[in-house]
Amino acid sequence: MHVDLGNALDTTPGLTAETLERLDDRVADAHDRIAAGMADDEFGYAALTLPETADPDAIREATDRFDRPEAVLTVGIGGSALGAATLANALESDVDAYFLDNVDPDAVRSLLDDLPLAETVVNVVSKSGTTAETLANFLVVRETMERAGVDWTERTLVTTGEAGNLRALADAHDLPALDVPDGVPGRFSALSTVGLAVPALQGHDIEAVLAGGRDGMADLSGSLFETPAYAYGAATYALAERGALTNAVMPYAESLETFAEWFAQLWAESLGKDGLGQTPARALGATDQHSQLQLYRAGPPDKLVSLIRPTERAETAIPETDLDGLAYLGGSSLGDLLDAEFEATEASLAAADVPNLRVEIDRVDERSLGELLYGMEAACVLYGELASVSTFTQPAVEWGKKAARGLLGGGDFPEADAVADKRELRIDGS
Ligand SMILES: O=P(O)(O)OC[C@H]1O[C@](O)(CO)[C@@H](O)[C@@H]1O
Repeated sequence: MHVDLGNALDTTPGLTAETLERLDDRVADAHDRIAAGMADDEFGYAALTLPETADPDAIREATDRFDRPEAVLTVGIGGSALGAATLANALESDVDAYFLDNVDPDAVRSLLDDLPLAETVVNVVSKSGTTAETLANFLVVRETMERAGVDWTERTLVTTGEAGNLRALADAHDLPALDVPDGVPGRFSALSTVGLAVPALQGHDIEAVLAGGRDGMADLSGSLFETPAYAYGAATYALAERGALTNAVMPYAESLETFAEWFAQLWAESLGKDGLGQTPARALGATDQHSQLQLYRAGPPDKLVSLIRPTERAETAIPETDLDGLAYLGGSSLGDLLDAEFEATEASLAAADVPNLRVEIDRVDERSLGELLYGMEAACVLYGELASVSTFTQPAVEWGKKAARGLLGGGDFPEADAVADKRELRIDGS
């Protein structure tokens, strides 16, 4: 992973070389804290040792029982789905990967109607084992398989914590079960059983993913000038301190679109604390040059743009053409066009004084993806240290869970009562 901070210098908001030099002293202290937490396997910091502590053999032992399925259906939500989805949607495989990470009845029914259930592995993932969406979806999937005459106990892999509903289910039915790593919040678990079972089932090189994570781990140092992940974390923090409260993450590769969704949870759930944080906006290059770029360039000076790309791409030539004004495209390639648009967007933001950071990976393969995931996790941890927030908890998400549970009769929660007190000012359509 390579990071270029050049287009965040003297922008609005912006950094200076002096800012970064001063910040580097705080980065050194933050790194010492991070390194100590890693060494002591402390809650949260343990995530940054996963490239060394994850056990690919245990993952393969569980997944090899399912002989080359046609499809893998992951039932999970948030960090229990997004890491695996990032890898599955970035890498090509003849084993299709699907994700049920919402409880939209139309979407669930439509997917289940299309799946070859007898040739599908159901990968149900929940660290807590109590997440309503995941357990509700699993119950629907299980009933659908039963009605189709498919023995769900032969098609189900469980990844969960030491106790809870899914652990009990796995024990009761002798299901293959993987352990969610201790001390790792879900959004930091991509480089573990949680994120690697799907790519293993798809035939991808999960050892290479972990090797990429080790590449990122080896880069950790006491200076942002020697560690790309820390450069990104420190620059995004310092820009937020100066008013860049939105971070528009804009990968110039369709294969990295889900990565932006994974990043959004990592960034928002880790850093949105005590009135602080930086809103991750998901964008895609070049598509959003014809959409959100107008706001990024000419809207309020309250954001930065993270431009992400692989430096090696597959090539698709653009045929010669005599179309009026488009002859210049002929003989070029789609990759050349996409890279030209990346660099043009980067320059257009700089010309408008909008801070933008360049993040590059060598190519979209297992090792580079492992390094990118690890790098952004380390960047997030560093940002949290600099901002002095509780990076590894997510208390604010619990209120809504209790309200929804109370509305469904799952307990007596004052949060559910508050729903009834909703203020109304309706304007009804015809
Ligand atoms: O793996 P679990 O326990 O089902 O949690 C799923 C997701 O829900 C959250 O706990 C938030 O509610 C996320 O942090 C987590 O990734």
